[in-house]
Amino acid sequence: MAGVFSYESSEVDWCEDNYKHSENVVEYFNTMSSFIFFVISPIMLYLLHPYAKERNLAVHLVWIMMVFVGIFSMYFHMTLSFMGQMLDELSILWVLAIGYSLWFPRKHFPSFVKDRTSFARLVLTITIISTLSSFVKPTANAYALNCFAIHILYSLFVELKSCTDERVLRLAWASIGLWVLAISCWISDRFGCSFWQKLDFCYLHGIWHILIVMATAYASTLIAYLDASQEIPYSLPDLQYWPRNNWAIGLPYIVLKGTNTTRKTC
Ligand SMILES: CCCCCCCC/C=C\CCCCCCCC(=O)N[C@@H](CO)[C@H](O)/C=C/CCCCCCCCCCCCC
Ligand SMILES: [Ca+2]
Ligand SMILES: [Zn+2]
Repeated sequence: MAGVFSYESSEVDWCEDNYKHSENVVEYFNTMSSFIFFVISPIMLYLLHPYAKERNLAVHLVWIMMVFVGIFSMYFHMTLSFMGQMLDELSILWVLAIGYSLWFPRKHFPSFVKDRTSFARLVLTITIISTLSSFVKPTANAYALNCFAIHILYSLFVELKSCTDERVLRLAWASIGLWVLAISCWISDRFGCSFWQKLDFCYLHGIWHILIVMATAYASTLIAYLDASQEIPYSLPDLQYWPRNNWAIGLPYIVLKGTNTTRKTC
């Protein structure tokens, strides 16, 4: 049992050289880059609070769980232990489960599901089964998790096919662009390590951490905005960027322009 906590007990080892900067931290840059989770999560919790208050406070679970993903990611890269790998991957699975339960469009629910509560129960059941199955072939977990991004991309494509709103489309393209950059780094670190070692640049997995957190901030805000437009249209949701709306780079969030003024009564 103690073996699962041992350093390097995971079968996964990223391109970064082990113990290069510290004898206690296996992958130093990969560990430190996970700090981005602790920077972005509190900001997103703060920015999404008005939307969460109006829609459902459970929305906050997404970014609260992202803090745990950050903790487990740090622990995993610090030790490369089997326990670290499983905690890292299972926390991502549970963030996805929360996201699907909250935001998967009602109109695409399977016909036997009558409301969002039943849908959330179905997601919970599938997630518990997936959690148990993840121990069968742990090296396959990361690939399975990455497939969810493909499904999210497909769902966004279906939702935005007929959208002409410039701000929404801009956010969609930014989310997709960030994800493409992120997954290119992840794949390149996984499969192109000998090439990157020749260039003495083995930091792509750390860069992936930064890009995937940004992609999650962008894509989850877009999905939450589409959800708000359908579920709480009376609150007149709109998109803005923090810290300045007119800056090219910023964190997207939802403002509710109609709360308390135009709320429907029936
Ligand atoms: C209608 C559905 C709405 C769901 C929205 C919720 C989206 C957020 C989901 C997940 C958060 C991703 C957190 C990534 C943490 C990375 C930690 C890490 O690096 N782990 C690696 C090991 O250190 C491991 O190998 C990585 C495994 C793969 C993770 C795949 C995550 C899927 C990301 C989905 C992002 C959405 C982007 C959408 C693009 C338009
Ligand atoms: Ca390594
Ligand atoms: Zn990682």
